[in-house]
Amino acid sequence: MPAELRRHVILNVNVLDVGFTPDAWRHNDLDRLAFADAGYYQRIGRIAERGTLDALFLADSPGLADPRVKPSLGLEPTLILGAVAAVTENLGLIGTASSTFNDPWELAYRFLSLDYVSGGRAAWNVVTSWSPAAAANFGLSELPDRDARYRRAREFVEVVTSLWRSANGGPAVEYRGEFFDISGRLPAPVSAQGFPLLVQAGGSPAGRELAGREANAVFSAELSLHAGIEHYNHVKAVAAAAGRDPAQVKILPGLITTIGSTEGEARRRHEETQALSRGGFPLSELAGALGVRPDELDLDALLPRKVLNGPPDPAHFTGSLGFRESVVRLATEEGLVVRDLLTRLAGGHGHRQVVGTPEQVADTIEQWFRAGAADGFNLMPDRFPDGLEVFADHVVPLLRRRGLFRHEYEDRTLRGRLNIPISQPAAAIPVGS
Ligand SMILES: Cc1cc2nc3c(=O)[nH]c(=O)nc-3n(C[C@H](O)[C@H](O)[C@H](O)COP(=O)(O)O)c2cc1C
Repeated sequence: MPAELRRHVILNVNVLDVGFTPDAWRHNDLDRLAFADAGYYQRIGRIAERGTLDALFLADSPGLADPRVKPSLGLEPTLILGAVAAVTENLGLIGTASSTFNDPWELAYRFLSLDYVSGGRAAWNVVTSWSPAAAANFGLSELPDRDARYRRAREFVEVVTSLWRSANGGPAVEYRGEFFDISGRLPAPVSAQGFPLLVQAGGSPAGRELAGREANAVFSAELSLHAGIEHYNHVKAVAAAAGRDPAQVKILPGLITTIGSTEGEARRRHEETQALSRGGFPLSELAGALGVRPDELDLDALLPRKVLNGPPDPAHFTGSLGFRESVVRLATEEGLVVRDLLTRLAGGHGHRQVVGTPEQVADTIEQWFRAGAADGFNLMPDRFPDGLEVFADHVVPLLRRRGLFRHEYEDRTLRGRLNIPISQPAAAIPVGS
C-alpha cells in the first residue's frame, strides 16, 4: 500500500495506575490496587485491540513514590507487556526504561526478547528520569545533571541499537565511549520486525535533539496547539538535519480524555473526579514540576517572577524541562492564576485534556493531526477501563468515518504499521557534538 494511503492517526493507550485524573484511585467504583495485577493490563490490552489501537504504553519510575499521595506500587514494564502480548495478537507494546539507571546489554536483551516473543510488536521508550529516590536505588548518591544524563542516553541508545543489530549473526559490538566500554553481542534471535522501535520522552533541548537523531516516535507533553506545532517542527527539523526522513519520527503528545455522551455528562464526570481531590497534592505536584516550594505559589496569583525567569539552576533542576515549559507557557498565554492552572492541568501533568463528547475528542485529534502538531496521540483516559472502552467504541468509529483511522490492523508488526523500515547503521556521531 502506498505510504500516503497508510498515513492515519497513531493512537496508543498509556496505562498509568487506575487512570489519569490524579485522584481517580479514590473513586469507590475502582480497585485502587488494580494496576498491581497483570490481568488488569491484559483486560485493557484487549479493549485497545478491539479499537485497533496501535500500542499499549507503560511508563516507569524505578523508585517508590510518596505513598501519602497515592498507592505506590509498580510492576516492571517489559514483564507486564509480555503478559499483554500473550492475550493480544496485533497490539504494539511500548515499555519505558531509563538510560540513566539500566545496563544497556541487559536492556537490549530484555526488549529484543519481548519483541521476539510478541511477533515484532515491541518498542523501548528511552527516558533519562528525574527522581533522586530512583537514583539512590541504583547506588547513586545523587541524580546526575541533565547534560550528563543525556550524554549517557546517547551512548546508551547507540550501544542498545548496535546490540540489536548484532543479533542472529550481525556484527559484534565494539564500543568505547565515555560511559560504556563493551565488546559483545546478543544471544537473542531477531524478531519479526527485526528489532524494537525506539521511542523518546523528554522535551528539553537535549531531549528533542536525541529524539530527532534517534527516535522513531516521541511521547511529548503539549498543552496548546501552537506549542505542539513548534515542538513537532523542531524535532522533524533535527531529524532532517541528521540526514533522516522526518516522517520516520512520529510525534505523539499525551491526550487526557474525559468522555460523556453529552458535554454536560462529561463535565459532571470530570467534576466528580476533581471533587475526590483532597488538596495539597496537586499544588505540591505543580510546585515540583516548576522547581519551587508549594508555599512559593499563591493560589490566587499569577505564577511568580521566579518561576517565569526559568528554573533556579537548569543543570540541577531534576524535573522535566519539557513539562515545565509547557505549563509555564499555558499559564502566561492564558493569564491563569495558580488555582485555575491547577484545574486546567488536572494535577500538573502538562498534557492536553479534553472533557467532552466523542465528537469533541475526535475534533481535537483531527485538528492537531491536520495542523501538523501531532502524528497521533498517547491517549490517557481519566479512568480505566471505562474511559478507554468509551474511546474504543465511540471515538474510534468517528475517526474511521473521517478517514483518519484504520478499520483493521494492516500489518502485525509495529514497525510495519508505522511504516518505519530498519535503516542502515547511522554514521557514528561523536559524543557531545
Ligand atoms: C511526556 C514525558 C513522559 C515521561 N515519562 C517518564 C517515565 O515514564 N519515567 C521516567 O523516569 N521519566 C519520564 N519522563 C521524564 C524525563 O525522563 C525526565 O524528566 C528527564 O529529566 C528529561 O526530561 P526533559 O528533557 O523534558 O527535561 C517523562 C518526560 C516526559 C516529557
